[in-house]
Amino acid sequence: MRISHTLLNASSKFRTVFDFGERQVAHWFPGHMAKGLKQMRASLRKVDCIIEIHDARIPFSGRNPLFQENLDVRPHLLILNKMDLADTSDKMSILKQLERDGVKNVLLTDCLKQRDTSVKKIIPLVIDLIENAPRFHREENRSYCLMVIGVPNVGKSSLINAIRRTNLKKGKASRVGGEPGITKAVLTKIQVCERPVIHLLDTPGVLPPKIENVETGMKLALCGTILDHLVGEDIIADYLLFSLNRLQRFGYVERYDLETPSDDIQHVLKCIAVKLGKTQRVKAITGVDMMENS
Ligand SMILES: Nc1nc2c(ncn2[C@@H]2O[C@H](COP(=O)(O)OP(=O)(O)OP(=O)(O)O)[C@@H](O)[C@H]2O)c(=O)[nH]1
Repeated sequence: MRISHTLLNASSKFRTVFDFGERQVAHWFPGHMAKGLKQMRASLRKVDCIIEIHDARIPFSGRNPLFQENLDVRPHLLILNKMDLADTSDKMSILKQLERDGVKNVLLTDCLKQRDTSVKKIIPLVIDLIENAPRFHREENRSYCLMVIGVPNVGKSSLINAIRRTNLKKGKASRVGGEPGITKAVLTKIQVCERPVIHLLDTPGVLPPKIENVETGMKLALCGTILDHLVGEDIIADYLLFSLNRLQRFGYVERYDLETPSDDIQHVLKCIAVKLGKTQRVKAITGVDMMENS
C-alpha cells in the first residue's frame, strides 16, 4: 500500500484547490489588510523597533515579504510563537538557517504559558537592539515605540497581552481569538512598560497578497492563518495527513485505532469519528425505496 503521496502528486492535487483558495484570499486581502499595510508603512518612521511574530511550526515559510522591505532600516526581532505546538528539538539548526537568511535576533515563545521566561527577555532585548542601533540618539526620559507585525493568527495580540502582564502586571489590552482576522483596528497604541516608557502598536495580521507556492499556502492554511473554509476543511485535513505520512509520523494510527497508515483521508476521518463517538445514524436509501418514491 502507498503510504504517502510524492510531493509532485501533492502539488498537482493541491494546486487546483489552492488556486481557488488563493483567489478567495486575494478577495480577503483588499479590506482591512490593505488598509492596515498602508497605515503601517506610513507609521514606520515613528517606530524604534519592529517585532515580527510568526508561527514556530513554519519558521521558514509564509512570512510576509512586504514586511521584509523595511527590516533593514529598523532594528528587528523575530519571535517564533506557539513553540508549545512546534517540534523545537533541533532549535539550533532553525536559528542557524534563519541567520543564513539574514535574521539574527530570534526568540521562541509560548505566550499562553504563565511566566514564560522567553517573554521576560523581550523588552530587555528590544531596548538593547534600539540603543545599539547606528542611528540611535540618547535623550533624557526617552520613550520607545515598537510595531508588532505578522501574518494573521500567529499570536500578536496574545503576545502583547503577555508582555504587558509581565512588565506592567496589567491585564488584557488586545482582543484574542482562535480565527484569523480578529485584530482589524489599525495601529492601536498600548503601553507595555513603565521604565523606560514603551508603547506597542498592534496591527492587523497581513498575508502576502500573492502566496509563493502551493506548499507555503497549505502550511499557512494548516496553521490557521487563512480562514479554513476559504481553502476547504477537507483539503486542509488531507494535507495534514500527507505531511504526517511524509514525515513518517504515524502516531495517528494507534491513536485512532487504524490498522495501518493510510493516505485516504475519508477512511482516516471515518476512523476518527468512530473513535470519538461522533457518528450519526442515517437511513440508507435502497433501490426499492427509490423506485417506490419515484
Ligand atoms: N498553543 C498556543 N496558542 C497560542 C499561542 N499564542 C496565541 N495562541 C492562540 O492563537 C490564537 C490567535 O491568537 P491572537 O493573539 O488572536 O493572534 P493574532 O496574531 O493577534 O491574530 P489576528 O487578529 O488574526 O492578527 C488564539 O486562539 C490564541 O489563544 C501560543 O503561544 N501557543
